[in-house]
Amino acid sequence: MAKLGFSALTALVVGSMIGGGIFSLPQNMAVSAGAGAVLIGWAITAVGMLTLAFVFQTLANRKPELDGGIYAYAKAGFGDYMGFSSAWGYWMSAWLGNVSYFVLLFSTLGIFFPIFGEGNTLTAIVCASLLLWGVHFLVLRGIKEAAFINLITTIAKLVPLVLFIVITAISFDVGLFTQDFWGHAELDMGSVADQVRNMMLVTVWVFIGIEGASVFSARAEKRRDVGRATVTGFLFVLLMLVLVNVLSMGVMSQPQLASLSNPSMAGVLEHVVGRWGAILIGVGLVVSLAGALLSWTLLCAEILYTTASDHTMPAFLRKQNGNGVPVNALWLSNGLIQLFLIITLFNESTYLSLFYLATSMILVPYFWSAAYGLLLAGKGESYETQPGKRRSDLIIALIATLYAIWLVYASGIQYILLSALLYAPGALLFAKAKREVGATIFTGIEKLIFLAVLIGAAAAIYGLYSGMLTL
Ligand SMILES: NC(=[NH2+])NCCC[C@H](N)C(=O)O
Repeated sequence: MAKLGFSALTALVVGSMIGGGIFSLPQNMAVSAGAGAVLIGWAITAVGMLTLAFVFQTLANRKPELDGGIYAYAKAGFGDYMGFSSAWGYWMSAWLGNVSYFVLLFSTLGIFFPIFGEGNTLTAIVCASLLLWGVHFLVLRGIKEAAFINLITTIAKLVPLVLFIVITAISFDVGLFTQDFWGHAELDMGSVADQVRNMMLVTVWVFIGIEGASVFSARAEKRRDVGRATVTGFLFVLLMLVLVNVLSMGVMSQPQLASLSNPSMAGVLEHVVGRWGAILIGVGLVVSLAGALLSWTLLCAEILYTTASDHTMPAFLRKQNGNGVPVNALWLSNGLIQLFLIITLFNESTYLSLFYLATSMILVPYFWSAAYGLLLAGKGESYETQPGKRRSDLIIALIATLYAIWLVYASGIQYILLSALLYAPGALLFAKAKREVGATIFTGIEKLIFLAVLIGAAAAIYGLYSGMLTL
């Protein structure tokens, strides 16, 4: 495969971060936070995510041999079960994210065809399932992410985003933005601290993909470019996100924004310029989502395949068909997406609730990556000649780790328990992989950790059964 240079890598990072999230940002934020909280929340995110991006950059430079990226760090630093769990969580997050993409896609088509409603009607789920298997068989035949698909989807994303920013900037009304700045008057959203906490998962969701460059790091022409591309892509996306979010709050009031259906950018632009605004956003998003669905589908299979190749996952996930596609990995991922589409129908889950779940699953791999950065700088190996660099790496990794812990706290008990429930069954595959190489399954401390996961899972089952928790 051709080696990637700096701009191709940056495009990859931007492309993997911007999928569907930004297009629904105005509503997703307005349901939990007022303007003041939004500004505070973005400030926290900017610092936290930037340090996390730096950690990925440092890790890619210092540990080039750990090419599997995100899960390899957890494994190298904290043992096999943590490595496995990071891979598992990252993979679950990837395909759960796709479930939410399907719902969002049909919710977008709902702008044109009301029968799709909010993307979770019977017709929507049937059509989503057909599309899922259509993509599945295309991928089985060996379809790859072609450069031209990337180009088209990138343009489709950026054109509506830029137009949106320009148009809302022109009609921005400062009075509207500052009215009810702390979000106490109209909707009851709790204290400012609560508002900030409640918007955190949204801010993480829109940044998922930031680890993209390190996942693809093996393909970089120059190692150094991986890190630079991560940071450049990050700053660009951050700017887009903050602008879309903040500018919307100056053209519609918060209760109005909160009651929009998703993709809410369509509703905002329609409010300003009329129907064509919604159409523009709708068309851009459909193309963007099509590209994102394909690349995350490929990624789901790739994660299982890579991890099976080093015996972190069981061997059957390594099996390839004649086209070199990891078939079993693909079937497993898409089978679960199908299952969750059905659950979505009966549960009336929304795009919002599905991506909250996908986001909470990625917190574990993010946390272990940050913690591994901390460990590496703490130990100081390979820093002998650069004590100053070691100190700055240490501080950055420490902030990133604290940020990851804050995210787990901010996600709230409901999502901690649900994550435990989704992490627990992974142990079956972990045990199978261990048995295949004739190793003992859990070490002493891992047994304790797994016990804690089991307790959390049991609590989640009880919570779901009694109705205290919902998916
Ligand atoms: N299918 C997925 N897991 N997607 C995760 C990427 C989310 C991406 N940041 C977005 O805003 O759309």
